[in-house]
Amino acid sequence: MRSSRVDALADAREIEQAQSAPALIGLIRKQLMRGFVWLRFTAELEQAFRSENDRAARVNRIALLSIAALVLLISPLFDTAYFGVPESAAFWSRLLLVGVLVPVTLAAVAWCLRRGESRATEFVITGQFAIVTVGLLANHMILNRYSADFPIEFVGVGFVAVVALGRVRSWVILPVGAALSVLTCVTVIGLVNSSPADYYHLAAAGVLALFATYLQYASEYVLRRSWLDRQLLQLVARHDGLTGLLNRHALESALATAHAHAVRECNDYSLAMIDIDQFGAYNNRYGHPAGDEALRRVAEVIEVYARRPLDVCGRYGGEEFVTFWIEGRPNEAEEHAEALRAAIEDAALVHETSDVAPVVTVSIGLCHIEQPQQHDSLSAVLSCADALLYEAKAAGRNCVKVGLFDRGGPVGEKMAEAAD
Ligand SMILES: Nc1nc2c(ncn2[C@@H]2O[C@H](COP(=O)(O)OP(=O)(O)OP(=O)(O)O)[C@@H](O)[C@H]2O)c(=O)[nH]1
Repeated sequence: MRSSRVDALADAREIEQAQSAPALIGLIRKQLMRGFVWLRFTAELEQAFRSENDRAARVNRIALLSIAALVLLISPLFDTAYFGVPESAAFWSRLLLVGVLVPVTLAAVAWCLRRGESRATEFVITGQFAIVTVGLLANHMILNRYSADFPIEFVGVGFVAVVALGRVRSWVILPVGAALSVLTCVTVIGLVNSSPADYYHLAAAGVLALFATYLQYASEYVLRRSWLDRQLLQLVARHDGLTGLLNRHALESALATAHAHAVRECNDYSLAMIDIDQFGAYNNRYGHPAGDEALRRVAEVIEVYARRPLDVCGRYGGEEFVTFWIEGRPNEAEEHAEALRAAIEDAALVHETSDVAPVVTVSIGLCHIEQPQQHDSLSAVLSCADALLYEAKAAGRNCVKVGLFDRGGPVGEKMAEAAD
């Protein structure tokens, strides 16, 4: 079973992949500024939040419903033992509790076990809550005919449990909770032989219900706020502020994970080092702000070419980028790198002072490794791609140089020795 931390990281990566980091950062910032008084985010964030948090909610719900079923099952014993309810009344009470409310609660447990989190699950929980509340009120009426101080707080405690532990989102629970509170008052005041003590118990139940509703609202708000803060922090810490690609630190760890995965699965992969040609001259001609914009545009194209699930790309530093591609078929990465180089040229960012072309171009060093082994280090593959990038620069720039990772070569040999 995956740990919740691994799940959370996988979710974070899924969100990152679904949208570019700058777009997501903007979305989260906007949400933080707008607030979320109705406990709802915009659709994309809401979906991501739920997929991460509903696992915990599901466990809570199942625990809560199981406890509720147990309490309903054993409560008739106390009814007769402590409230002196005669057998004839106890029969109807038991029939209601054990014959109706326990099966309804167990059915809700079964639903939560079999079905994942969804709106339907929230409605099922709310429905179960409503049925049990009405059932408990009916039970209260039956027993109060024989015992004047049978406590109504039981209903209030049930409310606390469902709202606070069941994590039913407030918009569903509020109308149902309000209706059930009114019903409780009507039942106690209108139908039961009311006494001052009944009003006291009713007030206690009402305070519990209010307390529970506020607790649910506050805890849900804090949970959502801290989730937004955490997502924002992760995104900002992992991404380059200018291009939105993974920054050097995050890139290195993503590459290490991708390399380890490729070694484990015996997947061939290719690593490309991409460098913008004569970018110093670009800055000198058009200024640094224009240089920044060019970097952003190049990064956008690189990202488009690294969208498959196991692809990785990031800003290595300055005007250098790295991409990692798992090889699906022979020469695929070479074609991919060539297409990427052509796409950047086709973006037609004018570069009048370049000796290579009248537009911004890139040189690419692509190192391909077949069946990576434990002793093949990632840094050796990176050095191989770097050496090929220098070859591409020496060959006149705006081209792709491809090489096979050579385990016997100077870099590969040294690394293999170090690993031994
Ligand atoms: N605008 C801008 N420029 C950057 C950034 N990071 C690095 N650079 C510039 O990138 C340029 C890199 O120059 P060089 O390493 O000499 O390489 P080059 O001019 O691209 O030449 P070749 O790589 O040999 O084709 C420098 O002028 C840096 O100032 C950045 O974030 N923004």
